[in-house]
Amino acid sequence: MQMSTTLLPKSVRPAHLRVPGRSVCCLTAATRQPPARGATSLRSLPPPTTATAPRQRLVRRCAAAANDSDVIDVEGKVVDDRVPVTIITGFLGSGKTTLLNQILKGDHGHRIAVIENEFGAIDIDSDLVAVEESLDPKAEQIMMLNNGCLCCTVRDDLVKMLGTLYDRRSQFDRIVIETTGLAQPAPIIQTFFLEPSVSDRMRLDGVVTLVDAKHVELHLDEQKPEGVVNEALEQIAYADRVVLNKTDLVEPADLERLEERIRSINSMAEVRRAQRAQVPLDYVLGVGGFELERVEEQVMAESAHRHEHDHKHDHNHTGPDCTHESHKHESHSHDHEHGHSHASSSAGDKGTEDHDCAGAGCGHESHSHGHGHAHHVHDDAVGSVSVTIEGDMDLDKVNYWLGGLIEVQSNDLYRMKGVLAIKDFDKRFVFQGVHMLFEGMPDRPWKEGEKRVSKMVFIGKELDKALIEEGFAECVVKKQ
Ligand SMILES: Nc1nc2c(ncn2[C@@H]2O[C@H](COP(=O)(O)OP(=O)(O)OP(=O)(O)O)[C@@H](O)[C@H]2O)c(=O)[nH]1
Repeated sequence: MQMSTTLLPKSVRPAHLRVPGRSVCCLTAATRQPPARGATSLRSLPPPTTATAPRQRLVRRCAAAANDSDVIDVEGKVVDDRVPVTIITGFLGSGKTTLLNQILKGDHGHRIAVIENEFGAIDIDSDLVAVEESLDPKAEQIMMLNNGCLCCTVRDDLVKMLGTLYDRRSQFDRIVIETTGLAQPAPIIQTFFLEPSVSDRMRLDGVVTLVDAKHVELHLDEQKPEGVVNEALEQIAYADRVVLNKTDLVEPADLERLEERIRSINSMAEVRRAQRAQVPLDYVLGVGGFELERVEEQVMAESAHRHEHDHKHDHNHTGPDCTHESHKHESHSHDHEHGHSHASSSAGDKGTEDHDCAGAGCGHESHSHGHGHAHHVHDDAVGSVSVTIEGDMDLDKVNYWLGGLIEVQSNDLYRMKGVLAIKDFDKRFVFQGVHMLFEGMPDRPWKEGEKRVSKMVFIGKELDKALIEEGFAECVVKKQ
């Protein structure tokens, strides 16, 4: 069955799709309304059966990833020959440059161009010239410096730099961008989807976030004024891969706790411990973090991380001296049910630990004991919510619900990925999104006897897990 009546925009002509069957939906800034927190709720939207407006809006705002010059391989498949780009982010002093140096010194044969983003009033063009002059023509790497902070100065700077770099395409085969420690990843990421001059020629391969094991908690715990972003939190939330660096400076127990906290913020990212940012090259390059083709493995990996976590926590806290340090998760009063897990969801592993703090002396500070009673040790408003449900989904309802969710919570919805079982479709549908950017396509066929299960993972700020669960459940086709 064709997907043209579904999440795919009708306006996308197949000949223009970069990958057959793929669509890119872009809810542009011009049409974007800032979410009215609290006032706007998905519940308050008209019921899906009576309103198709959100879906239509989704479709109308879709932009094709059109490129007439797509390369076709011998089997007739479209080859993605765009330059892969890796973003290295992480708080000040976390080890970004150390990682970059590792990459550049590595004996891997990749020719890597680097965009290093530093503060300071350096003129881009003259700096480029200076760099060019210093380049050995046979050198494998090109170093460019930018002025200003990528996330604060307009994206135009980055677009311009990428364009200039692209003119020397023959000199390199991938790009690495090192952001400043205070950069927010979102505008940089979005540049690769929103700017046609960039998205036609370059693809975002992955976001690698360096975490300073010694100091990260200080940064994560820092209370920011209303509306001010906690960069350390966001950098973890957007990551495809996390390098938990400087492990030599902390105790093993600290690392356990840190890993759990990182996973509670971002349950989809892989986390690897390191000293001096020493990680295998393929951990940071060739990640495919934004490839629809890899959504399934990433979504399933999320489950594996969660099960691993649940397994670790499958024990009791009954002793009077229980002071289990490693459970210091932020808890939302609405979703933290202690002592049982919800069968179909997790919220950054917050509130799903299957254990019991029955002892009077249990020093477990961060769990709420019963409804509405929460001990806030961390205030990681940023976290992950995953929902899994068996049975077929009603496509119209999914369109309506997801469209509404993206529209209402786009600012707070950082990344999302999912695999869906759509009624009457023999193929799975995979999608991924960043804020209001949304892209999806039919994936492989469901196998004979395979359970038709849909799963979505959302990473964002103050996500309402109960509301997401409820909306997702309402999309399931009701048995007659
Ligand atoms: N002890 C220890 N020091 C490290 C490790 N990794 C990096 N460093 C040191 O930490 C300092 C900061 O590392 P950088 O790589 O410059 O960090 P950065 O994130 O690029 O820093 P900014 O550019 O200031 O944001 C340097 O002195 C590094 O040598 C590590 O695993 N352990």
